[in-house]
Amino acid sequence: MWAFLATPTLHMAATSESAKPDEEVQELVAILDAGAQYGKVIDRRVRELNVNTIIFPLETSAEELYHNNLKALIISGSGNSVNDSSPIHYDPNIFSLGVPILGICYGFHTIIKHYGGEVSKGMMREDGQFEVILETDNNSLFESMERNQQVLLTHGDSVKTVPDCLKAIGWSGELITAVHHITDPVYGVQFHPEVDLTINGRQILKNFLYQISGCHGSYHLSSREASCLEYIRDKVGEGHVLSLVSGGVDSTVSTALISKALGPNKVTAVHIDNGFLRKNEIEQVVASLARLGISAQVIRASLRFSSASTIMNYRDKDGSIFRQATPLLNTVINPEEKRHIIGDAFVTLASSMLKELDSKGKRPIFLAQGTLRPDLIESASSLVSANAHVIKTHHNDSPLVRELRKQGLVLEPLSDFHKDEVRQLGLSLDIPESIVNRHPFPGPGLAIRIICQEEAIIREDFSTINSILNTIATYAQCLEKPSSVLQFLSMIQDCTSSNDQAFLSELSASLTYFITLLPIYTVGVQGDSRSYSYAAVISSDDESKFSWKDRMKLAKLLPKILHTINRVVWGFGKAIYGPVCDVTPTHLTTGIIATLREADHQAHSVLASHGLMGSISQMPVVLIPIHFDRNYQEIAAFPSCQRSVVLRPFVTCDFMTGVPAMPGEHIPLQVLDEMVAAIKQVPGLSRVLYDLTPKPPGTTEWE
Ligand SMILES: Nc1ncnc2c1ncn2[C@@H]1O[C@H](COP(=O)(O)OP(=O)(O)OP(=O)(O)O)[C@@H](O)[C@H]1O
Ligand SMILES: O=c1[nH]c(=O)c2[nH+]cn([C@@H]3O[C@H](COP(=O)(O)O)[C@@H](O)[C@H]3O)c2[nH]1
Ligand SMILES: NC(=O)CC[C@H](N)C(=O)O
Ligand SMILES: [Mg+2]
Repeated sequence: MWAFLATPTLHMAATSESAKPDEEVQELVAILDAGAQYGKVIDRRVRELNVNTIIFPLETSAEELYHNNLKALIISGSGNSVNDSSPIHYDPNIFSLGVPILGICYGFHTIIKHYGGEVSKGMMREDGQFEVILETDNNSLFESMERNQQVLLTHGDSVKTVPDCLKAIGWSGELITAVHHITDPVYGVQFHPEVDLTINGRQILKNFLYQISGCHGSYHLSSREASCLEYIRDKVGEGHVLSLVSGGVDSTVSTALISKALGPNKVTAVHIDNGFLRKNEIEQVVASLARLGISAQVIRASLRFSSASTIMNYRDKDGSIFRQATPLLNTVINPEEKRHIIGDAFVTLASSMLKELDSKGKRPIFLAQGTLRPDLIESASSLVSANAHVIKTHHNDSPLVRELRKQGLVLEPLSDFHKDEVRQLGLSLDIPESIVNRHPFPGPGLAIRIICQEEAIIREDFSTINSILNTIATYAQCLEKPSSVLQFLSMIQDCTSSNDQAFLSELSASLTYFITLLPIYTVGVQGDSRSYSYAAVISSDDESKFSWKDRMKLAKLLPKILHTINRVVWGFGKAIYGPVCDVTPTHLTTGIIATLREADHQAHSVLASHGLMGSISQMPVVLIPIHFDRNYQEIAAFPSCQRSVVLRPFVTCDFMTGVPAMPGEHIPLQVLDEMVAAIKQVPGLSRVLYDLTPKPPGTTEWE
C-alpha cells in the first residue's frame, strides 16, 4: 500500500533543526504522542539515528498519517491509562496502514488492547531501572543483543493477557515486558528504549528503524547554532531583548547566542536576586557573565518575592475549577503554589522592566529566557504535548509567562534543547568549560528545597505502612514466625519477584536495619504522571555491614511494594528507633532559608575542594522539617524544633531520568563523611540523610 503513496508533505517540523536530505524522498517516522514525558526524547533518538521525525497527537486520523508517507509509527507513553473511563482516542485504522508500529509503555498497552488482550492495574508497579529478559532469537527488534538487559520501566498498568496474534518476547520477573505480532510488523515494549537508563535502547530503536522499517538513514542534523541565530534574528528584527540571566548554563548560552545574533547593544541582561540564591551566588554570576562580555544588571527583589502571591486555579471537591489568591510566599506550604507565585513574581518584575525599556523607546521588546525542553514538558505546556500531565510547574512556564508567549513576546531559542545539547552548543560558542559545566540551579532556588509544613501528614494508612515497612526490614524473621504478619507477607510477595524476596530474606538475616515512614510529602514522577507522596528512611547500627549497593537495591524495592512511597533516603548515624509522627513547623522565612543556604554551602565546598563537581550532575541539598532522635514518651515536653538535611547527589545526562550518585564510586566515602560532618556544624540541624531514589519514581528536586 505504501509503495503507491505520493511525495510526503512536511507541514510540521518537529524541531527547529532543518533537514538536509541526501535523497529526494525523505524517510519520515511519526511519533504519536499520548502525553509522554519522553516524547521529545524519542524524537531526538530517532533523529540521531539519521531518520527524520514528525510528532502528531495520538488522536491523529489514519488518513492524515497516510498522506505523510511514513516509514513507521511510534506510539509514546502517557500519564493516562488505557483503562481510563474516557481513554485518549486513537484511530484503530492506524493498524491497517501496513506500516511498522512500535508501542512504548502506554503505546504497548494500546497495542495489547487493540488486538483483544487485557491490561490491568495489579499489585505490581515498576518505576526505575530493572533487569528484563528478552527473546533475542528469531526476533528483529532485539537482534544483536544479550538476553539480560537493564531497562527503564515506569508503569502501574501491566499486561495481563496476550491475544493469540501477539507473542510475548520479553519478561520482567513474571510480567510481560515486550510483544510482537506473529504476522505484522507490530511491536510493543513496556520499557522505554528512548532514555539513557535503558542501556541498549539505541540498539532497539536502530533495529526497529533499520531492520523492521527498512530505513536507510538519509537524514542529517544540520547546525543548530545557525538555525538558532536565524530564529533570533527573524523574531526580533529591529527590536530589543530583555534577557533574564540566572548565571546557570541555559540562560548564559541563550544570552550569548542572542548577543551573537543581534549584537550586545540590543540586549539588556538582568539577574534577579529573589532571596533564594546560593551563598555568594550573585558575585559569582556577575563575574562569570563579565568574562563573556555580558554586563548583567542585578535587581535585588528578595522582599518582593517573600511577600508575593498570585491567582491560581483550584479544584472543588466536585471537581469544578475556581480561581483564588494563593497565600503569601513566606507562609505557603503547597509546592505548586510556591512555583506559581515565584514564576509569576519573576514575570511581574520583568514586565515592569519591559515597560521601562519601552518608555526609553526601545521597542518592540522581547523577554528572553533559557527555557529548555524538560521545563516545558514537566510543566505540561501545550507547546510540547496535548496530553502530558503537570509534574511540576517550572517557574519559567508559569501562567503569566504563557500569557506573554501568546502575545509573541517571549524569546526562547533553546526551548527544543536538552541540557547536554545546550552544553555542546555552549562549547561551540567558546563559552569556558567552567561555565558550561556548572551544576544547574533551579530558578525558584532554595525555595523548592525547603519542605514547608505546619503539621505532620498522617493519613489513616500511616501506621499500616509503618507495619509493612517493619515486615520488610525483618523479612527473614517474619517468614519464620508469620502468624501475626500473614497479610503483609502476602502483599510483599504479590508485589515482588522471587529474586527480590530472596534479597530481602538474606539482607534481614545478615544485619539489623529499620525503615521509618516520614510524615512529609515530596514530588515524584511515576508512570509519566505526578506523584506527591511519602518519603521513608532506612537506618542501621550495622552501617559497616550494609553496602551502599544493597541500600540502593532496598530503596528501589520500597516504592514497588508501597506505591504511596515515592522517595527513600538513608539516615547517617545510628539507627532510628520508633515512628516519626511530628514535624517542626516550617515556612520560607529568612532564618530557615539561611540555615539551608549554609548547609548547601558547606556540602558544595567539600565537594569542590576535592575536585568532584564534575563527577556528579547536580546536588540539591534539601531541608526537611524532621527532628529525629527524640524520646517519644516525652514528646509533649520536648516539641520538635530542629530540621534535617538531605543530600541529593544525582547522575544524569538530560535530567529526564537519572540515578542517585553511588557513594564509593561517584563520591569517595571519606568525602561523604566530610560533607556530613561539615553540615552538622550548622546550628539547628538534627540529622543528615542521603537520597537513594532514582528518577523515576523521584524527581531530581524534592518539590
Ligand atoms: N535569578 C534569576 N534571575 C534572572 N533570571 C532567572 C533567574 N533564575 C532563573 N532565571 C530564568 O529562568 C530560566 C530557567 O532557569 P533554569 O535554571 O532552567 O536555567 P538556567 O538557570 O539558565 O540554567 P541551569 O539549568 O544551569 O540552572 C533561566 O534560563 C533564566 O532565563
Ligand atoms: O529553572 C528551573 N525552574 C524550575 O522551576 C525548576 N524545577 C526544576 N528545575 C531543574 O530541572 C532539572 C530537572 O528537575 P526535576 O527532575 O526535579 O524535575 C533539575 O536540574 C532541576 O534543578 C528547574 N529549573
Ligand atoms: N509510562 C507510561 O506510559 C505509563 C502508562 C500508564 N500511565 C501506567 O502507569 O501504566
Ligand atoms: Mg538555573
